[in-house]
Amino acid sequence: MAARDVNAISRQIQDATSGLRMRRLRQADWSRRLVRETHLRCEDLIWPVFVRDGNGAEPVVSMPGVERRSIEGCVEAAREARDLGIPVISLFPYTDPSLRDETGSEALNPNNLVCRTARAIKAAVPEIGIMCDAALDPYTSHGHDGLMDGERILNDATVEVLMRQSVIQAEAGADIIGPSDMMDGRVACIRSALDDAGLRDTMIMAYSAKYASAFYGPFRDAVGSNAMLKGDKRTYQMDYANVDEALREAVQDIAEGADMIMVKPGLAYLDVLSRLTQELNVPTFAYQTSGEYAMIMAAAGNGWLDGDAAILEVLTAYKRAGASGILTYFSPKIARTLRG
Ligand SMILES: NCC(=O)CCC(=O)O
Ligand SMILES: [Mg+2]
Repeated sequence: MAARDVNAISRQIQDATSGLRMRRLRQADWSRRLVRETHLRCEDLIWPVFVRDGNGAEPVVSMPGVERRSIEGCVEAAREARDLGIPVISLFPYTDPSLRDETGSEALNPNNLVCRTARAIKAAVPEIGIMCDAALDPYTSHGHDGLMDGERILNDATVEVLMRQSVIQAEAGADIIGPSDMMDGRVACIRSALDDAGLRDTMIMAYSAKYASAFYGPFRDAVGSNAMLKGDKRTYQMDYANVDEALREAVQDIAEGADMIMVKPGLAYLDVLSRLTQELNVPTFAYQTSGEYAMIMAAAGNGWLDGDAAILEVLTAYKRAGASGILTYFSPKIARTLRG
């Protein structure tokens, strides 16, 4: 193209945009950094860790790079998290099938695996926050989050068990209880149970908008409930077609005393996250689930995408959508990246 033509076109573009050229700020790394709107920080991360009874670590096959750790291995993870500036680690137990039953009674054993792990971390790494789920799925022989009567998940009877489970876990050292069960009314009941036990400072991060999702598969392998799960969780977890309902769930949990709320899964639900954070003024977290982790790792493992770049992009998108923080299995890896 002749130089004269280029100049003419350039003037036309200039006129059309009143002189504002959007690419001007993108021309250098320093200017892109200067105007960047969203920042992912180590402080945004919650690291979910799987614990097993016994010595040594076992790989979780469907989550390359993730292991079920021994209690000592979890203490190590807590030290690593502290050193990397990750504020919280959340604990998920693999329960031996011999300890599982219809009512998930092992959840109420004050010396169960998750309680022993919380105590060990509290003693060795008191600077770090510990989060434990309130739900029965790691403990039931049917893999559901609550008590069952035939095919039905019982709401109120389950809530009673969750109240006791929450107190037991808080007494063992959990700073945050994460009700992940989606029973109605559980936040209010857990709050009052904690208060009655003198545990007024224990926080609640409610899994408020937890959807019945295909993206939990590898997690169920990790905690050993996949093979046993009978049916699906659609009578208590949300329908992925709904977003107004997520708002009603969240409003209810906040009114019941949730200190923080959560959306789960994350990537396919960024609109839900965005809606909740725009309409409600509470710390709102998102869970990058095991299936999301596995997708990135599988593609990266095959050389089909740049894993490190994809992780950073996706987690920044969670923040852009409004997340206060993210529960992610990538926590230690991304924290190391962020620290250079
Ligand atoms: N309550 C915790 C989970 O269900 C986690 C699911 C996942 O990471 O897929
Ligand atoms: Mg609810």
